[in-house]
Amino acid sequence: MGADSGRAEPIAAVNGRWPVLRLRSLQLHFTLVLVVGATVVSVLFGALAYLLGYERAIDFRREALGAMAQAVEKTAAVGAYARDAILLDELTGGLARNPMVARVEVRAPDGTLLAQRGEPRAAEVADVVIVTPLAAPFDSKEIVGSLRIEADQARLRADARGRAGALAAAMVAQTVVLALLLYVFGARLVSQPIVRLAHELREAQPGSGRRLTTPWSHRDDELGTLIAGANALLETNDAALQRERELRGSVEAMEAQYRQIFDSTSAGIFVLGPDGRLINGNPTVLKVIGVPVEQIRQWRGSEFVRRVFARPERVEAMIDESIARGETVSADLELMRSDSVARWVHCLISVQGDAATGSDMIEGVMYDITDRRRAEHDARHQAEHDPLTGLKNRAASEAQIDRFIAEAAAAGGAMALLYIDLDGFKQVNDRLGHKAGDAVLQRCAERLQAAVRRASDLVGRIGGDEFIVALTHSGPQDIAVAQIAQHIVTLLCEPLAIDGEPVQIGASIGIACFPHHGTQRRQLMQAADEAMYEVKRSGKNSFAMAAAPSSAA
Ligand SMILES: Nc1nc2c(ncn2[C@@H]2O[C@H](COP(=O)(O)OP(=O)(O)OP(=O)(O)O)[C@@H](O)[C@H]2O)c(=O)[nH]1
Repeated sequence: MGADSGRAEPIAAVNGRWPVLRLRSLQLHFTLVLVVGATVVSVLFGALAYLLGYERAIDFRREALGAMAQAVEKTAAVGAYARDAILLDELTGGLARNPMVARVEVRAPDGTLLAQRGEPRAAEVADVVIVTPLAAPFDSKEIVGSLRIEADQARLRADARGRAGALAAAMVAQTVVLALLLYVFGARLVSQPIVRLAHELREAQPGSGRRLTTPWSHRDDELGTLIAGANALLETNDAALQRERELRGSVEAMEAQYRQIFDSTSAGIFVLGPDGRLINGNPTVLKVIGVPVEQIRQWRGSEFVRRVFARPERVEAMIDESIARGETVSADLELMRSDSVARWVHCLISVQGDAATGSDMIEGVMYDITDRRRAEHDARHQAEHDPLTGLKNRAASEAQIDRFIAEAAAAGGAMALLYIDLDGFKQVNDRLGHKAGDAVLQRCAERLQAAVRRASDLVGRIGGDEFIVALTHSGPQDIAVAQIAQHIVTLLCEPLAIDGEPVQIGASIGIACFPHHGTQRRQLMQAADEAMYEVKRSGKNSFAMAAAPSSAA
């Protein structure tokens, strides 16, 4: 993070060697405390020093005057004893020359003024007065007078104020110098290293490998411990970042691999939300279903399943089954045709609970099996159909007849079997060749198919020139059975032209019905075959119903 980002920092960036003071910075607080403390201390101690200095100066002067009085006491005593005016005048004059002395007088014990210098003052003004009793030179018990020295109050106080002021100033200066020293040492020892440490910490980007430098002078102190702790934290942080980077790298590589698999796999993968909306799908799924992604994005709700699969109800059943069984279910599903070509997929569906949303996610994997289905269909068709005519072969016809019988038995209905054998076909082969015979067989197959109801009926080729037709929902009494049989005879008797050559054949048809002529396919086939031979025997080109069961038995 850059130095300018985030909220205002308590200490500004290093400006040269000294930190710039900012509001709420430690240095500012320290400085303010120092200034206020120094001011208070200066005022208190300055005032105290002044008061004490003043008193001390007054006392000093008082003691000095007392010493003066003591020094001249003997002489003054002699002068007073002897009433020597000259001596006393000289003495008082000498004392009065002292600039601190305002007035000096010598009095006799009775109060008579013997000598004096200076003007008399009001008693209350002269608060520094030295009065020394004068003892007789030969008898110390005899008082011969007194010496009174009064100080010059104005001068004395001015002198005391001067001395007290100097003392107070010295005290203030001492406090200021101490405060300055404290500021300088505080800044150098605490603020400046902290600011530099903060600056280095800002520069030390996570994972950069940078470490904080410990100044030699702070190697063993609290700051050194703090830097060592910060470096240990950076170390741990770097290691965690490195681990996280490696982890992220491997996760990204794995994701890229999965993405590559997801994008390039031949399987179409899709994820549907609980509402059936497509949430994710790989390119293959878009290719398989053949719908542009822009179009899919417009689909809402369960439109994906309804628009992609030909039978969406089957997919919905698979989803329900997967939820019920908690397993993946799979099936071959036909896709909705965008053209006439049928497309098939093998689809695996599994429903997973999404822990994040608490709802089910439908995961689907689809493989395009259209080619396989087509090959299977072709193989099955080949196995079940006659390659020449395209009709069902004998095995497939018999299987189909079995199904018709089962359906009719289940429904209590009927079913008619027409056994058809061409008449005079051998001559075509003999006269025009086998190829022309094949062409005749093909034309006959077409005519047979045209004669029956294609959707529900069966037309099969069961032998060389033998065909079978099965008519569902038809019994021996149905006029439609005889009509169709007659129609077939008529159609097959119509002349043909093969390679320009006229061809004339005919058909003999034997009919047997379920359940009247038998309940088993074999019985019905045999009955119809016998009826057909009966027709052959009686002149061909006609049809006949099998004999009644009682007579057949
Ligand atoms: N061209 C061709 N001929 C076939 C094929 N299968 C069988 N045949 C011939 O069909 C003929 C069938 O014989 P028939 O049923 O006796 O011939 P037909 O002349 O119809 O005799 P009737 O049934 O008694 O009227 C035989 O000559 C077979 O060789 C085939 O796939 N192609």
